[in-house]
Amino acid sequence: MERLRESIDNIDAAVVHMLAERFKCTQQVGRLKARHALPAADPAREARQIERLRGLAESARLDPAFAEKLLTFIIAEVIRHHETIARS
Ligand SMILES: O=C(O)C(=O)C[C@]1(C(=O)O)C=C[C@@H](O)C=C1
Repeated sequence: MERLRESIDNIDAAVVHMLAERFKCTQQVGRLKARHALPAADPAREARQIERLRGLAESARLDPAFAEKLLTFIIAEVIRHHETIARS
């Protein structure tokens, strides 16, 4: 079990680093959106992302509903960041 837990810890670290990189990109998007007075949320883009991620999840044998919930949760936080940038 110790070996498995080591792998789990490595995977969790990778997830954190990947999320940090994603948020660096979205912070730049947030600044661009604020500069051009664009809305924080883009529901059409989100629908495409969800569709794509659900497909990837299915191929990877991951519950697509879980993948959608996770992406929606992350995007909600990004939108909150965008709104903060727009107000600043
Ligand atoms: O692509 C954008 O327009 C973003 O602001 C990034 C992002 C995302 O986190 O993927 C966040 C908010 C939008 O509603 C759609 C996508």
